Amino acid sequence: MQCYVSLHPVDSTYLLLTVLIISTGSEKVLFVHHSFLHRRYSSQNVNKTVIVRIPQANIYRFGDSNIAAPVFREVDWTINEGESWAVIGSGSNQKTALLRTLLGHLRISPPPAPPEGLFPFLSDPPRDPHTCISLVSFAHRQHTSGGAFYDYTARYGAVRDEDCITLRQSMFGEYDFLNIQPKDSSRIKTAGELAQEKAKKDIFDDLSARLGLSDLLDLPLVALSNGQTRRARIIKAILSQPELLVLDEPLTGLDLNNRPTLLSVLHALHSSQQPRIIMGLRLQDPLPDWISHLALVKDGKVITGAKDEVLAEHVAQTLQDEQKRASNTPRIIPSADGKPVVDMKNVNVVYQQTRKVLKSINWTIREGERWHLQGANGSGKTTLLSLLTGDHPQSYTQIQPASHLHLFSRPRARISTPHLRYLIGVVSPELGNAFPRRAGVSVWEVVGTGFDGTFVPGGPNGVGVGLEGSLSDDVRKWRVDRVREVLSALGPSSWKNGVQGADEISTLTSLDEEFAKRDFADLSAGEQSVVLLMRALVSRPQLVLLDEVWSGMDDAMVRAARRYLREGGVGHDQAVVVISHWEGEVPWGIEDGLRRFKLDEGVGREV
Ligand SMILES: Nc1ncnc2c1ncn2[C@@H]1O[C@H](COP(=O)(O)OP(=O)(O)OP(=O)(O)O)[C@@H](O)[C@H]1O
Repeated sequence: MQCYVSLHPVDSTYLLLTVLIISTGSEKVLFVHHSFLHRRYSSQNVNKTVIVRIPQANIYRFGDSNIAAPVFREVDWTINEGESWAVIGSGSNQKTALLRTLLGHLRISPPPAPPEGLFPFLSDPPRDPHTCISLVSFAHRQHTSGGAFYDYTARYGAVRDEDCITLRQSMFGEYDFLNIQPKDSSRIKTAGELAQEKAKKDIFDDLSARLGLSDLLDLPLVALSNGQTRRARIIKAILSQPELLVLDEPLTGLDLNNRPTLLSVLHALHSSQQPRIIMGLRLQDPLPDWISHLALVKDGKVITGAKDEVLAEHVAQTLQDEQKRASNTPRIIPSADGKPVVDMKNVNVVYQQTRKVLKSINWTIREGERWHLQGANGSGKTTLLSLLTGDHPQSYTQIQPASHLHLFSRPRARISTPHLRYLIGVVSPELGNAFPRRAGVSVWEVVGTGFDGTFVPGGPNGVGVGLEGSLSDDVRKWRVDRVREVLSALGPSSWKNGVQGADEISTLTSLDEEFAKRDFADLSAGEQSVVLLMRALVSRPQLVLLDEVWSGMDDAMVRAARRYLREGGVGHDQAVVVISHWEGEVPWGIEDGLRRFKLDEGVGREV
């Protein structure tokens, strides 16, 4: 018996052909079977099948009774087959909460009535939502894997055995799909299993080519950049073949070129219901043309309807409110002759002797300057940042005199890593994910770790012990005052009651006092991001690196933080580098003296 299986893309679905040849003596019998890899709905079904139904219900956190304040009030939301929905909101936390309701993470009261339940389309034949609905979230993570700090800089050095798993291996857990061999070689796979694997592999090849990952399949997973990892996570979710895929902020961290490609892939998948897709987007994200309906999350309410209606009636008003509240603030006049904080000459980073990730970078950053570091996913921004922080082993190996990396006017090798952590304030997705969330560590203590750039609180008053291991009374008092200043400028009273500027810093309000005592681990993702920003700024470091700084923050937090940064939160003697794919996210503009450094496949220049 011989079996041949092949897969053909047809429109945006896949046709699976199975050919079975059975030889009986001199005769050969041929069986041909074709099927679509996923079920396709006939056009008659469109608009009749209900995908999601929440009828007039309140939504609560688990553990809260019905007399508690609901997270959302009187939600009436129906998604029909054929519609394309995005959930948008000014507060990232509320948008994420609504999406997580679809995964059963919040309680709907009264619950949608059986047998249809929350997902009527899964009721006939009955299917388990746990296996049919997937969520991939790119919104900021609130939890790490444990209470300890993990070393996110491992990717820059020699890759350890346990980190060696490649992108290709990570996609196909149990089996090696290249050779189509089961790990348990004593078991022979059935023709059906082989056909399914082949089909998955073809989808994988197709999607990784379309999303620009084909050349990276054999790289260790830890070597992938943020944007590359995000695209890989989406492919992995698609390979698990959910019926409904919920993507929270899929555009976050993607560069301008990758955004339309990803959106068109998602559109094709959604049109073929393989899987259906619901996206969570930030208010400032561009809405794809193919989105037909919106759920706008605003002040505990969910406003649903056709895209144009929701846009015309509600979003325009929300954006106008935002603009009204935006402040006109003084401009930075950078000093042209500030001392160099960073000086790079012909700096290179090369992996495996041939993979050149940074090529002859020349860049000088001076006191008082504001820079926007730009570049597509994988162009080398995070790698460049890791040279500035001294985390990259190749920060030591720039060969003099042809090349050098000077930090704070000294060769990098002549300045210790703890000293660099003391001199540089950093916010980055890597640091945000890795920062320990230990029970019992307060907001105050986390902010206090910023003085010495450590990850574990220490010292009297929780403000560290300095490089020498002890602090004079004056320095400790200055540190305590600084923690109070940043708490006052960026604490909850600045986002809840209106924004305070750096010059209004005085005593802490009771709201900020309470906030300072809270466990960092118990804060929302947005609150944690604000606290990590306070940590980066508290010591008034000479160099501030802000990589995806607004991640997870809601609009009020972003407004408070932007204003603080512009109005004295960083001074004329401090240099700032902002990394963002969105020009509008940089707190300063060209008119403020902002300069731009752009990386293009490892080559850098001022633009
Ligand atoms: N250890 C490594 N071995 C081989 N290649 C690596 C290694 N570490 C990083 N790279 C590659 O270096 C390139 C630059 O990665 P980097 O994280 O600096 O990009 P990025 O500009 O920050 O991207 P993003 O916008 O997606 O965050 C990527 O193509 C990545 O795959």
